[in-house]
Amino acid sequence: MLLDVTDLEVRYGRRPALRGASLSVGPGETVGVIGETGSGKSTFARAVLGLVRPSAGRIVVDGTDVTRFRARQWRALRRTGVVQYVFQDPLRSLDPDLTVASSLAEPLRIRGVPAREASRRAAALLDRVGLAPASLDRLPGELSGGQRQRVAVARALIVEPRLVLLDEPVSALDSANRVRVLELLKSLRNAGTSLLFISHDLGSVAGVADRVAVLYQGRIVEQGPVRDVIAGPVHPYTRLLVGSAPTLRSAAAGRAARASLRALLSEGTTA
Ligand SMILES: Nc1ncnc2c1ncn2[C@@H]1O[C@H](COP(=O)(O)OP(=O)(O)OP(=O)(O)O)[C@@H](O)[C@H]1O
Repeated sequence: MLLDVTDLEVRYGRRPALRGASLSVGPGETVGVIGETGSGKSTFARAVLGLVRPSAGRIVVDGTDVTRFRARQWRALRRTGVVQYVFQDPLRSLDPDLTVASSLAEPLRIRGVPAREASRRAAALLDRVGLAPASLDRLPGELSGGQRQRVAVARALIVEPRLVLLDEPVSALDSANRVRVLELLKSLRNAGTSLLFISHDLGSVAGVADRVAVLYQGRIVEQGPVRDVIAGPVHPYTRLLVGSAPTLRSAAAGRAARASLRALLSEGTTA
């Protein structure tokens, strides 16, 4: 497992924000975490990144128990680049005074990669996230929100992490940019990168994730393959979520219908 979280509890003062949340992400898997505002999604992400300390439970990242890690150990783990993150607001992950080229090359330069090699890898990655080479010389402020978010994703990927944690990566984007970034996440998943995709929007997660976990009042109340959760939600909150997005059911049904049609068609061509 790349990430194995068991019975995680986090308190702010006396108030629990997470009350025993368990979730794992396997190699090459994309797991969505959905929940309403205040359900503990960001707290979950912060705990996995070592930014808040759990009061109980266990967090194992790529085989290492990090639950009681001290700041120095977290810094060492972050330097390995095994887990990278992308936040809702790409301006938080990008230095406004650095061009895209410098922003992408910086994590490699810090790890001792020579300048020419770092630039070459930055340019190659830009292509992978669907941005034109001309973007390399731009500052974040000269890009659209969607372009900026794709740069933030590229920056997270440049150190070849095993797990990328995305906290509401499309919530701040308009619908066209949202679709583009979701397509990018799908292509990462298809290329075998493990993703933990946190969102309040089941619709965004449904198209990308293999599995989905529903966080409600600090507990994961339901999890399973996306298709199963949408087709047969068990917890009342999940039912509410699915019920308020009727297009999801019909999209799932449409996909199933298309899949059986494709199966029939391929049988026809091989017969
Ligand atoms: N630094 C903090 N100090 C005190 N309470 C906090 C702090 N951060 C979050 N909380 C509380 O913990 C609970 C969970 O917050 P969290 O930000 O994890 O939820 P969320 O699901 O990410 O919400 P949103 O979708 O609005 O970002 C909320 O009740 C919130 O008010």
